[in-house]
Amino acid sequence: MEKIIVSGGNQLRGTVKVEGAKNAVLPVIAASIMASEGKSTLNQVPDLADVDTISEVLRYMNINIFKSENQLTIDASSQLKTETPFEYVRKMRASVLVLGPLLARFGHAKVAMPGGCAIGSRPIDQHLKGFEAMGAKIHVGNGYVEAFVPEKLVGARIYLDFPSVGATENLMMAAALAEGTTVIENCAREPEIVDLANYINQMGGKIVGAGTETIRIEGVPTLKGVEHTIIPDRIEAGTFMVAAAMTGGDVIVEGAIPDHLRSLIAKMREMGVKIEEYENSVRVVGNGNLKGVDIKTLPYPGFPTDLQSQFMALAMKAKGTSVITETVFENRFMHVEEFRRMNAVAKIEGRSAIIEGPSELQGAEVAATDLRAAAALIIAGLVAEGRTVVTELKHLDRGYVKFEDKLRELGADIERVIEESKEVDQVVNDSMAQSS
Ligand SMILES: CC(=O)N[C@H]1[C@@H](OP(=O)(O)OP(=O)(O)OC[C@H]2O[C@@H](n3ccc(=O)[nH]c3=O)[C@H](O)[C@@H]2O)O[C@H](CO)[C@@H](O)[C@@H]1O
Ligand SMILES: C=C(OP(=O)(O)O)C(=O)O
Repeated sequence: MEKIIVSGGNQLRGTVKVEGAKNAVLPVIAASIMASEGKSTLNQVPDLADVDTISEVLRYMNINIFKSENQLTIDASSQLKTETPFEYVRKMRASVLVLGPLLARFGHAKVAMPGGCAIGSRPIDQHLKGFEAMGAKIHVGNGYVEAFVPEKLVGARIYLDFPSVGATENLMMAAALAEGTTVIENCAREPEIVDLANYINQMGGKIVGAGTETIRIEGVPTLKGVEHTIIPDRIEAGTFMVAAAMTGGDVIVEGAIPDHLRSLIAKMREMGVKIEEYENSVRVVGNGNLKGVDIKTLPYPGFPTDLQSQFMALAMKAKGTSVITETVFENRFMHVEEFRRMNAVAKIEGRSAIIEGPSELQGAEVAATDLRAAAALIIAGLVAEGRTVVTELKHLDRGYVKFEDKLRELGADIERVIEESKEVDQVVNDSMAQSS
């Protein structure tokens, strides 16, 4: 078992560089399935477990995919298998993003149904409703969803009940190779949607309106492989911004696009954090005198649910009450219990977590419950007294590249240990005893 051990007390200082966005690269890799001629070359691909998982999905389908440093080369030009087994979907729900591309190109797709996870039940009804509107027949059974279309998908007008990121992406991909025009209304407006539309347009697609509530797609007969650079990860950037502010440090986050981080920047400023904006970076200067604020997670450009737990860690160091309301996922407060183990004063009331600060956080042994909770617990450890030991790192590694190394370079006292011997356990236990 691997653990991250962090000793609190050091301020973060220096420069940290963010990677390409996980939530942009996954749909872009899925869209590459639609390139029936030529190779796709993707740059700024983060070295993440999720990228390995989706690469395995593509390999299973007979796609040639080659990774070198931060570049992926994908050749999907041959006849492909149109199935994705449960083992891949179980590891990563974004595997369902292959449905749209496969259905559009081959008229068939069979993918294991994603189950719920620690943050909610996560159904895909909006994806399926859109495919049906485009003429697909859907069969759900034996743990799989299977979609067929006798000839080609046909363009349709689709209204999403909720601006789902995954449904917008899956339907935009399916529509790119459908016959005629598709209009998706009430769609998601995240920067990752825009990145995907730009990629598909470079491949020969005809998409307008990405980044607004209505996307219009003219189907084209074929798409080809092209070169594309993935946008920077706004969630990773936001995580370092919060970490810098928590420790009262001074950090430049290189690659952060301020326009992608408006809601976070506004809320951090409201708390009293000084933020300087540049074209492709931000500088965060902490302040020992933070004040509590309220946030409500919403689809973009609202406050991102993927920064909710990290922001909660920051709220724990702010003076006064912060009310953090989660509206995107039904159950994304599992970290509250772990924060309480670190002496946070926090309670859940319905869809809100109420934080009373500032808390004197104490190091404890805590378990990551999801990817962002992992990061949040680690950054809480940066300001806790004594040592915090964070387990369940498989969540962290899905979405952060060398998180602990980047924090260490900024001055944190942090290390990852692999529990192979009793000795490591002893060191952890001794230090836990010292800090309690
Ligand atoms: C790989 C990726 O990009 N993941 C992101 C994506 O996830 P994902 O694409 O799964 O998120 P969605 O926007 O689809 O889901 C948001 C909400 O809508 C519900 N819903 C969604 C689809 C559907 O058919 N029916 C339905 O009820 C979900 O259960 C959830 O409560 O957007 C989320 C919301 O910003 C982020 O937290 C995830 O990091
Ligand atoms: C919830 C997340 O990802 P996924 O949709 O891949 O589970 C996330 O990135 O925080």
